[in-house]
Amino acid sequence: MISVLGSGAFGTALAISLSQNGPVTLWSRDAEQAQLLQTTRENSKRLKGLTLPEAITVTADLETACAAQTILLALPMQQTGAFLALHAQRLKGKTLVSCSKGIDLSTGLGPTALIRSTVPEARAAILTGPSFAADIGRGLPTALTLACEDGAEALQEQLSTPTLRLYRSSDTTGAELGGALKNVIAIGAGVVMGAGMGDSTRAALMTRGFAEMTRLAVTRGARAETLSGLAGFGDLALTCTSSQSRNFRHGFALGAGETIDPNVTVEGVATAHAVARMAEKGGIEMPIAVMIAALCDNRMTVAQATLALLSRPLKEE
Ligand SMILES: NC(=O)C1=CN([C@@H]2O[C@H](COP(=O)(O)OP(=O)(O)OC[C@H]3O[C@@H](n4cnc5c(N)ncnc54)[C@H](OP(=O)(O)O)[C@@H]3O)[C@@H](O)[C@H]2O)C=CC1
Ligand SMILES: O=C(CO)COP(=O)(O)O
Repeated sequence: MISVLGSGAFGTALAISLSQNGPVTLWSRDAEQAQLLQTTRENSKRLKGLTLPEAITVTADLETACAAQTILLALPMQQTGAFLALHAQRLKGKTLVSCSKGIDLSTGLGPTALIRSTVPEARAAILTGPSFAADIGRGLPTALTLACEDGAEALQEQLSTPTLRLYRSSDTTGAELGGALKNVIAIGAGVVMGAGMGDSTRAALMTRGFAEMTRLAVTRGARAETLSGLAGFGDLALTCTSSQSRNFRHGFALGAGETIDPNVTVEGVATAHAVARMAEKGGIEMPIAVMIAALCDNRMTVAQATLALLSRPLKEE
């Protein structure tokens, strides 16, 4: 038995995929929304056009959802810390698999580190990698990383489905930083395309952005190979090149000077700020991430950020 907490686009998509294996409970914080999903069998607010299979039960009752031993957390990153703290008692002893991509601004922790610090009696894992909710929900073939410090063979078996192939890892730091940092670079890729700078500029930004992702992650104890895998390079490639990505679209709007919809979940904005802080505090060179944080706050124009990056001292690759 598996539960998914959070009935947004990703939680709903994962519930659909996992229901190929057996019963799944999908929890929504909103009782009306839970009732609507349960009766219409569609999440028209977050994942329109896909049918919830019969194996999914939608509920707003957290106690029912927490009866499962394996619980997937599919909440926006900045809401996760408060949620875990509030429900720590109920969640202890469970395997908590975070599906979020970000860094908590108030603590500087990624999802598994946040779980370990807030619910130390739980087992923390992370599911991450290149996967748009709509693609997972439609059952398109997808490969992701499942990271858990104590090895994840049984969990890997439990969460793999006929269309979702999981690769296991014990490097939770690398997996969670890969997923968080690629969103920052995806905003940058969107800015480049929105401002009309073109494919060559985007390739340069992605490559140098990947170097920053790896540098920061390795400094924090991650393995460089994890960043080269699905959780890092794979997700970077997807998110920087697809207008399905909300982070890419956010950057595109910034670059094109278009209005931004504040109701869309764009994890890269808070993450860019968290990274800028870490870079400053730890003396880590993260020029692209720092520029993206400044662009998101309108502290800098695209032209200023571009000039600042191009005029940095020349160096070896
Ligand atoms: N969408 C995607 O393609 C992918 C998303 N992810 C990651 O998954 C995470 C969630 O994203 P996604 O599902 O897309 O986001 P959505 O914006 O689609 O949904 C967010 C969900 O979280 C709920 N929520 C927000 N705050 C709380 C809270 N305090 N307590 C309980 N529930 C809350 C919202 O409820 P309500 O509807 O009531 O507001 C909503 O159901 C993000 O970290 C994202 O990076 C990862 C891979 C792919
Ligand atoms: O993480 C994702 C794809 O792997 C989803 O990206 P966005 O949050 O930018 O839509």
